[in-house]
Amino acid sequence: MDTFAIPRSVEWRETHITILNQQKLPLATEYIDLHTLEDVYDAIASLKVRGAPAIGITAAYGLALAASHYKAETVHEFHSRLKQDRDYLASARPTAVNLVWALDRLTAAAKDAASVNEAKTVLIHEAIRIQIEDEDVCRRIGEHALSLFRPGERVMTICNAGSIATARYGTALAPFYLAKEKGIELSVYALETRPVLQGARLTAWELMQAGVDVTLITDNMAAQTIKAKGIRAIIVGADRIAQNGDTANKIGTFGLALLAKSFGIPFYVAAPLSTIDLATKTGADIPIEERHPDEVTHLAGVRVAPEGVNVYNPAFDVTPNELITAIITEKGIVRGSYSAALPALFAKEEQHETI
Ligand SMILES: CSC[C@@H](O)[C@@H](O)C(=O)COP(=O)(O)O
Repeated sequence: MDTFAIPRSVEWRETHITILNQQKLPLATEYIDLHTLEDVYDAIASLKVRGAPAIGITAAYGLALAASHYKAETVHEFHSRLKQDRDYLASARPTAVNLVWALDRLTAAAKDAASVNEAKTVLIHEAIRIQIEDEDVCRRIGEHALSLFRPGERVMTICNAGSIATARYGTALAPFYLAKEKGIELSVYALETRPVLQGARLTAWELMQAGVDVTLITDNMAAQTIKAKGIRAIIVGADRIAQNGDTANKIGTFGLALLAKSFGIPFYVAAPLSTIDLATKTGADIPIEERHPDEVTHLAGVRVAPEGVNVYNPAFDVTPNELITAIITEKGIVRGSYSAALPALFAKEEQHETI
């Protein structure tokens, strides 16, 4: 089956970057060309491209593209300009660690370049490598995650941790694409994910494109749906996983983890190693992005709340590690004891057994 009727979220075009405009989905499949660092910053900050791995890939291409135009005469001059641009792009969104992970991977790759031209080439190659690797990583996450589900099960998810949030396949949605490829029936219950509706607009759309059975609910229907529809598990993506396993993901994830505990069903986080930030020790250290009040007071551009109302609009929440049944990575499935097990993953070859 060709699962990937689903368009790619990001494409490198040598002179520019083309992204799928995720703000416009599902009503329009629109592509935008990004030519400058400011274009890339704006695309990330305004959620035209979103999802932790896709943000990282776009930023990497953005930095490589900007650097390709530097007129620097010395490698030293090149690197000081690169650092400025790296810092600018890194500030586009604070929570998803894949953004700084990708930018830092690029700057590290170019560090020892002997000439300005060599540094420019290295940056482009490294950005391409990040995208290629992410596709493979997501597929491996999907294989591991699929081993946790039985045919016919109903699984709940929030936000969009799907193909368009990554290079391909997604993280939390990857097992559903692989199940489809293997002829295994799984049903997905997708929360709409207020305020900006990544679940309704993106997850429902991309799963339907691939022929995966998906049912859309509003966020406040989760408990009733788990009970009435016999949901067997919840699986979500991540924007940053601290060393102790505390996980930042789309606002509403923490509530789902509490529901999972209350109903006695597993709560899984699916994410690549690039989302695990060992420098962040616990969830308390994860910066939580707060976005514009208009996202809450308006729905699809239409005001739904009184002018002047106070608004709190955190884009993410942190699920404490004790509520997470397992973290599914490309190197295998980790259950509990995250403080020791997550650092160990970085040293390990890919494994197929649960640790
Ligand atoms: C594979 S994407 C993982 C996460 O980035 C995803 O679950 C999420 O929370 C995205 O938030 P968004 O604000 O849409 O970028």
